[in-house]
Amino acid sequence: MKENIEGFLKAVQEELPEVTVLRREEERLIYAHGCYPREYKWLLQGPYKVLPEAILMPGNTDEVSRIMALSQEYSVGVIPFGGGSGIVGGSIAENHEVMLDIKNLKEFEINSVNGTAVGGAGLTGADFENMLNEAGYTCGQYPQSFQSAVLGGMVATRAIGTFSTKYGKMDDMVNSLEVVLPNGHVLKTHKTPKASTGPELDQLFLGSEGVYGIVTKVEMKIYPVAEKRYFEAFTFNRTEDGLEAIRQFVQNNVHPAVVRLYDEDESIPKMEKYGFEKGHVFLVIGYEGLEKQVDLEREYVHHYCAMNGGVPKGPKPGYDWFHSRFSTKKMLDHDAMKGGTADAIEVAAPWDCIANVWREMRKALEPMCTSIDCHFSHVYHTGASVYVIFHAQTGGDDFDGEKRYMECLDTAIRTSLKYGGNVSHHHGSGKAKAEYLPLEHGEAGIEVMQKIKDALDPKGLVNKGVLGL
Ligand SMILES: Cc1cc2nc3c(=O)[nH]c(=O)nc-3n(C[C@H](O)[C@H](O)[C@H](O)COP(=O)(O)OP(=O)(O)OC[C@H]3O[C@@H](n4cnc5c(N)ncnc54)[C@H](O)[C@@H]3O)c2cc1C
Repeated sequence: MKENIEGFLKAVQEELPEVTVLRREEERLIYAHGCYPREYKWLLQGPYKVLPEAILMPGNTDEVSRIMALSQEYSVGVIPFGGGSGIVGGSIAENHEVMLDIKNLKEFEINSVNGTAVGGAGLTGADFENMLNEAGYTCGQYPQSFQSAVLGGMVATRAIGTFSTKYGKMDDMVNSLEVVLPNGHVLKTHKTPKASTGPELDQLFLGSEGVYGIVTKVEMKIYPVAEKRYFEAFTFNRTEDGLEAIRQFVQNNVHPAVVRLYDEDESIPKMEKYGFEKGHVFLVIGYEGLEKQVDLEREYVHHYCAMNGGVPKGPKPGYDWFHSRFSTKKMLDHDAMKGGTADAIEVAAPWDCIANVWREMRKALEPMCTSIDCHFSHVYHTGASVYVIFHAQTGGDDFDGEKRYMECLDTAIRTSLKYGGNVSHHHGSGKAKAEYLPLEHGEAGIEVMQKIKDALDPKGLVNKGVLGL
């Protein structure tokens, strides 16, 4: 509550003098938004909609714990803030909240016997990976937002990186967590590789987007840096042929690190660049691991691609993808354009409906957009995810751009659900997609999520409204 803010901040400063508190308007503006495309539009539309009351920067778990206990005492809303790269409106301070910036939590320790490393929740993906590399290890987590997203934020959203077919997603990579609950109690989940002592509590916090507590430490699985890394490309007649080849090798337990299949339209610039067959589609495969393992995986990938008409095109296009993989220029240009908008909608579907989900989402969005790029880049035993990246230009102002954004988002998600896909594969739901969650989880699923929220945070103070809770 707004009226309790001053008392709360006074108590924090008296009890925790080491905690940095930011209150200047420009600092509040910086923390007022993440990378949700509507937030870009709000920045362009004039005075910003809502600012957090203050930003608190604790330096350790004890300080986080005390801040959370005080926030309950004073009934002050709190929003955890990591790298700020979230793109679903997961940190909008609509209820006079304070931001809890966790980026000063930066511990780092490797346990090479167990094959794990503990990182403070505030370490960026890049910092964590660089420290591992220096010691000869990797965790294999390379999201496109690698430089800005932090470990806590990646746990909170169940993030995923481009090498996911080998290393898995954040939900597979975490071995244990330390979490501060809304009442300030500190929970440490068990570090044993498996237990049969009730539900796995890590999984309650993975993907919880802060609504159940603040992640403060993350224990990740680590691996020796790969002996060999190799990229190559293939072309196929049709998207469906590429999907079938991928399904076959993954279901036979062949797991190259990177699998990226571009549909006919997104393949066009690549086919032109390399002079490949017009109208065909483009697949990048990346392998890493022990030398002989990479060679064997390549053999099997070639086998399943050939069975589906795939033509090997050598390593160059694969390495070109690797070197340009962090670029998001086209999307950001559209977001910045007057009246323009863009986003990458990522959904997942089982194999028996993934092609329909992709085709129908593209078809439904086409009348509203200037261009759409679609690719499949995370694949599993039972299905795959599809990215549908839309770019639109209304010719109007930034209010029109925002309106078009909302129409595109709604169309994309409802079409995905209609054809067997889900609401979100890895960006999370935040406030942007919260209204669609009952359509995916059903009434009973939402009831369970809400009851857990009510038990852990009875006043509803932590990240209120995110996930619709
Ligand atoms: C250019 C670009 C590329 C991207 N590429 C990818 C990609 O390849 N893969 C992918 O998965 N995502 C990607 N994203 C989305 C985004 O990077 C991820 O969602 C990321 O995990 C967010 O991490 P963050 O630290 O920036 O979190 P934030 O944006 O700060 O927060 C995200 C949510 O988590 C909550 N939160 C943050 N920290 C904590 C904590 N310690 N405890 C509890 N809750 C917390 C916040 O309140 C918020 O609701 C991309 C985004 C951009 C802008």
